[in-house]
Amino acid sequence: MTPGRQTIIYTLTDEAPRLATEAFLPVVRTFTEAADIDVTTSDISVAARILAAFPDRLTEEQKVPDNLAELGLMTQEPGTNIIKLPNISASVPQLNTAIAELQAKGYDIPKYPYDPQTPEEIEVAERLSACLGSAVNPVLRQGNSDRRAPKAVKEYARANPHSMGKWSMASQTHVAHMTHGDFYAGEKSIILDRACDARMEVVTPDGETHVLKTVPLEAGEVVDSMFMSKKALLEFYEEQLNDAKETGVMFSLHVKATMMKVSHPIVFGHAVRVFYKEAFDKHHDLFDELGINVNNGMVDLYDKIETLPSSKKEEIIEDLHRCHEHRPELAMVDSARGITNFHSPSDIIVDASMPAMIRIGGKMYGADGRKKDTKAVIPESTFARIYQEIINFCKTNGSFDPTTMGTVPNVGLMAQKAEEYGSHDKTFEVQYDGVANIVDAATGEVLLSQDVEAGDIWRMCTVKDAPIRDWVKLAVDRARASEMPAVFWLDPYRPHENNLITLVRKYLADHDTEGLDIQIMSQVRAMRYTLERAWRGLDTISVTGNILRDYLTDLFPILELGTSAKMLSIVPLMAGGGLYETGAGGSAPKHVQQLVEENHLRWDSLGEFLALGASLDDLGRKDDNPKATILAKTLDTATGKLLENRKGPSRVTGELDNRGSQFWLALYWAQELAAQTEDRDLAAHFAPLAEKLTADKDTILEELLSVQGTKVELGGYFQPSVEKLREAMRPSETFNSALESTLA
Ligand SMILES: NC(=O)C1=CN([C@@H]2O[C@H](COP(=O)(O)OP(=O)(O)OC[C@H]3O[C@@H](n4cnc5c(N)ncnc54)[C@H](OP(=O)(O)O)[C@@H]3O)[C@@H](O)[C@H]2O)C=CC1
Ligand SMILES: O=C(O)CCC(=O)C(=O)O
Ligand SMILES: [Mg+2]
Repeated sequence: MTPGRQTIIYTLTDEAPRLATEAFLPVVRTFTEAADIDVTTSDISVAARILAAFPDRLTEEQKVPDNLAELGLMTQEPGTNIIKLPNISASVPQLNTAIAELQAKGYDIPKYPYDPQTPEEIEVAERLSACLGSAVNPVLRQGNSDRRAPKAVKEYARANPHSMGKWSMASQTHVAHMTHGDFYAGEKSIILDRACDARMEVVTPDGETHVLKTVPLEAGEVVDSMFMSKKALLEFYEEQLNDAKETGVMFSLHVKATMMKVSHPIVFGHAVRVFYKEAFDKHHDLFDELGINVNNGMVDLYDKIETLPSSKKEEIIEDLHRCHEHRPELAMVDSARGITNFHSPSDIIVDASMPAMIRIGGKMYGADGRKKDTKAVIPESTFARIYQEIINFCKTNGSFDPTTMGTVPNVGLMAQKAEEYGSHDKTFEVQYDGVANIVDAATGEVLLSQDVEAGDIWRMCTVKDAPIRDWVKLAVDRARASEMPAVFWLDPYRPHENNLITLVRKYLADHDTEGLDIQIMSQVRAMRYTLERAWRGLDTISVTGNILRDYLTDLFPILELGTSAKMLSIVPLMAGGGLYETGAGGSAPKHVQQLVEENHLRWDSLGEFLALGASLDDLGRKDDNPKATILAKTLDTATGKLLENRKGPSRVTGELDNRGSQFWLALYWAQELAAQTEDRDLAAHFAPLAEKLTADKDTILEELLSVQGTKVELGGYFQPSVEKLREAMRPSETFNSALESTLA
């Protein structure tokens, strides 16, 4: 960072976005330098986060700073401007694979211990837990969420519709969720009338009190207590497995074990153990001895039985196969590679997996590679019902038509670890039958109380008052700016949301809502209302809590645009800065596979282009940097041109890929800058680049294309070699030198 200059902090993450950024950063720097903007990077990849957790085990050269903690602090400063790419929210198997790669590279990092017992193991588990699941986003998202399809993107999708599968009235596909004993069923909620330290404790029938945690809470915080009954969950799975078998549909499970990193692996593991009940009963002791934990997926079992003599291993595999005989067919994640829905919880992330199923007409792939109807099991009913509502709609009306359907932007409550997504440090697998209390530690007053049994999952979720006010304001601002109706998806029958309804009504009164159409509806009604409007080509803002923010910002973009990668995704930080996310999806592991095998990267950086535009616009407005404003405007036009001329990456090897698409962006951007008349210095500065890229277009595209079709070696998956990355992602010398000569 140079004093007196503005700075964009660009995150370096994992998988496909990490690859794309390697190519894109030199482009970004070439342009931002002309507006005196520094671009610094911050490596928050899962590998970097693991290394940052163990400075005491690393040599001086190996040590890395705790970038995430630093960025977290910076979100509290008004001048902060961060571009955040999707990162891996690691499951245990992913974490251990990353650690194995680091170990092989000479880093003394321990594996995640199964069942930690010794103080040393407990400490290792604690440090590594901080790298597990969704560990980055909740730290950086110190603001609420504004996700939408920019006009040009929506228009492009209307003119160039993606494929949609057909829905049939006869489809057997449906959502199965619990109807009792889940988090929704027994939820309790209060708006706290004081600040206090709240103790979570379980009191057993013999009067013993087991304290689980004490947390500070603020006055005005909405505090919920809810639990999922293990007994009810196991019964539910058994019923659903039998029903799927009888009715001949596949069985698929959809959870969010990355975000809900304590509760959903448990929910996932129970499904696997019920499915393979006989095999797990027979080999119970051996599985325990081996430390098999299918909360991490069947991959954990298959890995660990590798150490057994082959006859024992074969016996186990046969017993597992035998279970399949009386169970329904399992949906596959990758039928070509034999990977089932139970392989790893990080393969079945509900926000991406359900929309993919809905988009292709309510089908998932079977083991034979054919598309079939499925029972989509989403145990927790709170939000599962919205998916059944859209399934009902599609069965009645047919598939949505991307050429005519309206758009559904989202304003999501997210700041300061709001609601369920901030609850993992207050989520417990209960060890005793008893009463689970949340108690004001100072007075002993029981604030919320639940009857629980051993094995139940109990959690406290909270949302602070300031984020709720900010969310309501953001909703009003977006409704005003977009002239769209805004619907708060809040269910009065759910205690938490009923409390939110009270607060939303109260805070709406602080704003001028004259002429705005703002309504509050339960989730199922809101879904129906929004779908009916979208069907007729009408737009509706969804204003939701944190989980629906996540679900809807994949669901609607995938139907409207074919992917959530094309979303503008802004987090106006409550302290005044801006966090610009790139799209609403993840880090697309399949894309890396294709690059490594065929040197073609189908990742679309459009989300990154949009994020950069918003980031530059912010720098222009907030700190009076007119050059940044011109960069933002011209980037916006260049992005529009890129869409218009269909220069996005193709999925097919041998055609334009991510690198080629970035070249087109650079060309259009330089041309726009050279052509604008607001700032003659900028025009003169970029004219030679525009000329050079225009003249050398064919050479550059040929250089970029000629490398495709062969294998690429990146020197690592989680921690690729920087040199190899650069070599792979910047194969056009002509393009590279054009950028360099502009910077010089
Ligand atoms: N913001 C964040 O940090 C997020 C991180 N994640 C993490 O990402 C990983 C993968 O998550 P998963 O749920 O599988 O979802 P992804 O969103 O990564 O992938 C689903 C599919 O969406 C398509 N896709 C996504 N982004 C792009 C893009 N930029 N260009 C083109 N296509 C795109 C791809 O389809 P196709 O294969 O057909 O090309 C991809 O396979 C996990 O580790 C998860 O934890 C997930 C969500 C958000
Ligand atoms: O942090 C994560 O793991 C996922 C985030 C996500 O899916 C989202 O915000 O849409
Ligand atoms: Mg999501």
